[in-house]
Amino acid sequence: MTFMAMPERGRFITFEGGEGVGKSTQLARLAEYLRAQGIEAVTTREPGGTPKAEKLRAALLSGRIAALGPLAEAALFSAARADHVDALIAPALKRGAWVLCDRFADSTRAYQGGRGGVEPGALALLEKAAVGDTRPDLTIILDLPPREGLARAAARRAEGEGADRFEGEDAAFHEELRQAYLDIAESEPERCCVVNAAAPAADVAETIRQLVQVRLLAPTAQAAQ
Ligand SMILES: Nc1ncnc2c1ncn2[C@@H]1O[C@H](COP(=O)(O)OP(=O)(O)O)[C@@H](O)[C@H]1O
Ligand SMILES: Cc1cn([C@H]2C[C@H](O)[C@@H](COP(=O)(O)OP(=O)(O)O)O2)c(=O)[nH]c1=O
Repeated sequence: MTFMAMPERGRFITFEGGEGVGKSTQLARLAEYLRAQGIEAVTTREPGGTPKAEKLRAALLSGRIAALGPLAEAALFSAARADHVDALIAPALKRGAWVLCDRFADSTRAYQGGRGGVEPGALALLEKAAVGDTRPDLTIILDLPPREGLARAAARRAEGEGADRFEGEDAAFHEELRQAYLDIAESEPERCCVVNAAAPAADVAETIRQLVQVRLLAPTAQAAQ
């Protein structure tokens, strides 16, 4: 009888922060770097990432769900997440790929929990149901004054994208959102790193590469010896 060696589980990295802070830009750069190291890097986003979750994305970002209130939004973001984890993220990690995800459960904590006011106990239950054991190994929180992030998002819109449901919220919403992310980072320092996103994109990318090197690549190499 022959036994197949199980591949080592891949690493799960999430990118978080307010609107226009540079999450997609940095995710793409890190994926390119990892691929150059011979690592299979799967890139994905939330809400979305699978056909079913992308359908929920369209409804959530259209603003049509907003009238139902933040608890309903949290439940639907979590429903999309459950499918994304089961159908894409967990299988990729299991086969040894690294998964890079643009937003994940911290977005629900920050957007629906912060100003949305959904009770932390309810959010924790939804998160456990959707995420299970598929928790990020590293979460990069890109931090930028909301004015700058919204200006970047507006410039991107001028290139053809529409404003989404949350870009239209007031300045206080975006300030509270920033603080909510900083609070998450403070409460889970072993998982989260706050990165100054005001620097040029190439500098931010270098900082992120160093973090990944120290936190994920170096320990993996040591374990293999
Ligand atoms: N460090 C940076 N400095 C200036 N502009 C940036 C930087 N990073 C990204 N951008 C630009 O800002 C806009 C928003 O970036 P994006 O990566 O789409 O943000 P997010 O995914 O967080 O919404 C894009 O037009 C992008 O080219
Ligand atoms: C994943 C997730 C996203 N959101 C919000 C944040 C964003 O405004 C929006 C996703 O849009 P997206 O286009 O991914 O964000 P960005 O403007 O940063 O590029 O949905 C939540 O409110 N809760 C969640 O759980």
